[in-house]
Amino acid sequence: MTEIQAQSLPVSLKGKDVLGAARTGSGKTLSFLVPVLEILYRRKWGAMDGLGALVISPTRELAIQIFEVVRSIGGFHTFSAGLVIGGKNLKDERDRLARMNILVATPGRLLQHMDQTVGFEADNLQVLVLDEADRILDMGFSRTLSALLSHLPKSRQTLLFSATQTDSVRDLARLSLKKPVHIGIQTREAGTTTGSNIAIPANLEQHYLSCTLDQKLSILWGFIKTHLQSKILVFLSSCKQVRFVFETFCKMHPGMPLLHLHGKLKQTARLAMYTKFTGAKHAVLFATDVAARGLDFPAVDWVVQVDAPEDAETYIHRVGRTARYESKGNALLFLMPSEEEGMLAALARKGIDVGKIKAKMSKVQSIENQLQNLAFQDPELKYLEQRVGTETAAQAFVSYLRSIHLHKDKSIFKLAELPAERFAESLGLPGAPKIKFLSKEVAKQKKNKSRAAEEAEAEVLEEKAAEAADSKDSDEDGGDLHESSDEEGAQDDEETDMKPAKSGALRTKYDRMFERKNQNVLSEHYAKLIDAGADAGDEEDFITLKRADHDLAGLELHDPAADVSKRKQRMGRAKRALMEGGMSSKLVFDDEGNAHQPYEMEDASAWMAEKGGLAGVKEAGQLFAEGEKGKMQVATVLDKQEAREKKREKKRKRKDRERGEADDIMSGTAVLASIPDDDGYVSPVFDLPSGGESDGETWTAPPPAKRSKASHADRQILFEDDEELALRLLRQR
Ligand SMILES: Nc1ncnc2c1ncn2[C@@H]1O[C@H](COP(=O)(O)OP(=O)(O)OP(=O)(O)O)[C@@H](O)[C@H]1O
Repeated sequence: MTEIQAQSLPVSLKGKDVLGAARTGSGKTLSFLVPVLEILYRRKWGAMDGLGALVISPTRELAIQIFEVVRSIGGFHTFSAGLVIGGKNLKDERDRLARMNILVATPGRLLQHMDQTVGFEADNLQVLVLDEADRILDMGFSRTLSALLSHLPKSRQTLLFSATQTDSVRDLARLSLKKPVHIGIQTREAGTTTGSNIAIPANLEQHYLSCTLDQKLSILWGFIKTHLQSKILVFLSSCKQVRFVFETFCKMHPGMPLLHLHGKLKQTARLAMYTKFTGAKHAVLFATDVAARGLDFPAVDWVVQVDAPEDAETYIHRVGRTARYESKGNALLFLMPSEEEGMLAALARKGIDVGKIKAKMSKVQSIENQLQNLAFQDPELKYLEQRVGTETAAQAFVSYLRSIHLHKDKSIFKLAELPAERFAESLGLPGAPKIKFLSKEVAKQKKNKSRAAEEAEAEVLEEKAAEAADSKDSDEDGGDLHESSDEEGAQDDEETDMKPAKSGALRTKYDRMFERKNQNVLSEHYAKLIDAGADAGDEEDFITLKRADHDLAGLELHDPAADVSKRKQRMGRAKRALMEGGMSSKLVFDDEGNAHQPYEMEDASAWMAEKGGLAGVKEAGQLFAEGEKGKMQVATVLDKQEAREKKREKKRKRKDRERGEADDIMSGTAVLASIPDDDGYVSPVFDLPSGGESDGETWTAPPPAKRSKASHADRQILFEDDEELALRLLRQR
């Protein structure tokens, strides 16, 4: 028996609530499944007693895995057990739910049944298990979980298990457990910190290597080629990254089976990958964090984190896929120079010490050219076009940067410091796609830097002036000053040196990409990237070409007017007409040829007489002033309209972008935005064909709040009012 089992079983079998934490692979599953079966057995639970135990798991794979353990250890019991994981036919599940004694479920689908399925009652529930509770919360299920808890009887026993303890888990424990016994956790009240080194398996060897972003894929390739007799799990930060690396490495034939697992795979494919990797002796599985928690792949030799984990908890879960139970394992973390200090400090705070190793660069062979060659083999179909099942380097590029942009800990993940151009080249791209958030970040950094530099310079100048006064030690400060400016100068030189060298160097296929037969493909593709038109999807909207100055044959010039909405164009025309009408276009020239307003050239007394004396002039002045006031009002109204329009457009774009980002985050984890219901998977208990019901785990954008509809209508009315007013004022003129 493992430690957590030995400590928790006596407590849970007595019917007490348990808050359990133990390192990954230490046997937590049995720590809660044994009491589930034992308690129901002792209470003589029968077919007619309904739901007796409920196990909630964050992901479908984990739920299936737990269900398999229930089947294998519960074979001699007569309980009926079922699996409710979404992506299946709701109606078929409904028919069988009422007869289940034990259910293993993911939260969303379960709540759907609790809300909608007649006859599905949990009033009699004896034991509730929350496995990987922190992950359930991380995935945004906290509201679902609260709703679920409200459906369950208070008299139940609750067992909550996780490999890491976070504040949100403690909050959940406060909400869902009654006087829990803490197993494997020191409480804060006892004056000690929680979640320390306990989570790391003792048999795990941990290493990290420092490398630049553009070296990552070459090092990974080298690592795989030198570990062909191993079982390797590779973590990347997004589905698109996983797909891109998987697809390109497959084409490069490393000499061992390659697999991939991420949230955008169909359920059948996910399950197939999971099963294949479980059974494989030697294989590489490229995965997102969907594979980070709970999954019990046997005999994984290496966990390689090519993209750094978001935080120390994720690190613990990822490396926990190896060195499980009593087996040994190795973990390798790639850290970029900008991440090194922050990530090592974050790990150290959890008591995790990772040793530095160096990649044998002699064995690392750059795969940049191979990636570029792949781009050339069939760029139109395989590389540049976005087709289902094919990932482009540009998408991988954008999604990686986006993941860095979204990571919370900015002391570790510094977007502006990433070598975007080099990274793009390393993926085989002909230059970095321009990404709006990246440009903004860089601009922000530059601004901060230049402000800091200005301040520093001012400080130094002040000091220098003071020092010049007493002419002491000026060399030292001056030296520093020179040193830093020299450095900058050196950098500049390097940059300017590089450019001619580059253009003068032998041209590769990559360089010729812009000049030869693929020009049309490229120009079309890049024109698409530039043209973030109304029809473009999130991704296109997101990417614009930075190097738009390439002289590409066939690249039609983009008409900026096409980007302007008809309403805006109309407004612009009206404003122009107004301005033209408002400004006197008649000028009178004097003898020297200088232009003058007509009134400047008139004889003042004659003009006064013409207007009927002083009173007439005053009246004319008033009329003129009123006319100008009217014009100003019209201009103000139009300006306001334009500003409002701009604001709305900006908001719409932001929302589109956020929706795109949310999709990617969700698909980076186990929350599936795109898994269709019909995936053909047959549940061990439920025979679940496809159905149109919404998937409990499917993330959908929340419907727009009623208030926003109303405010939109209000804004519409305001807008129409403004237009009406503008027209009226124009007519008055
Ligand atoms: N008492 C035991 N004797 C032998 N093997 C065990 C025992 N308990 C668990 N195991 C095995 O150890 C492995 C890890 O167990 P389990 O998946 O429950 O770990 P875990 O603590 O839930 O890990 P994670 O935190 O990653 O979810 C499994 O393959 C399981 O079969």
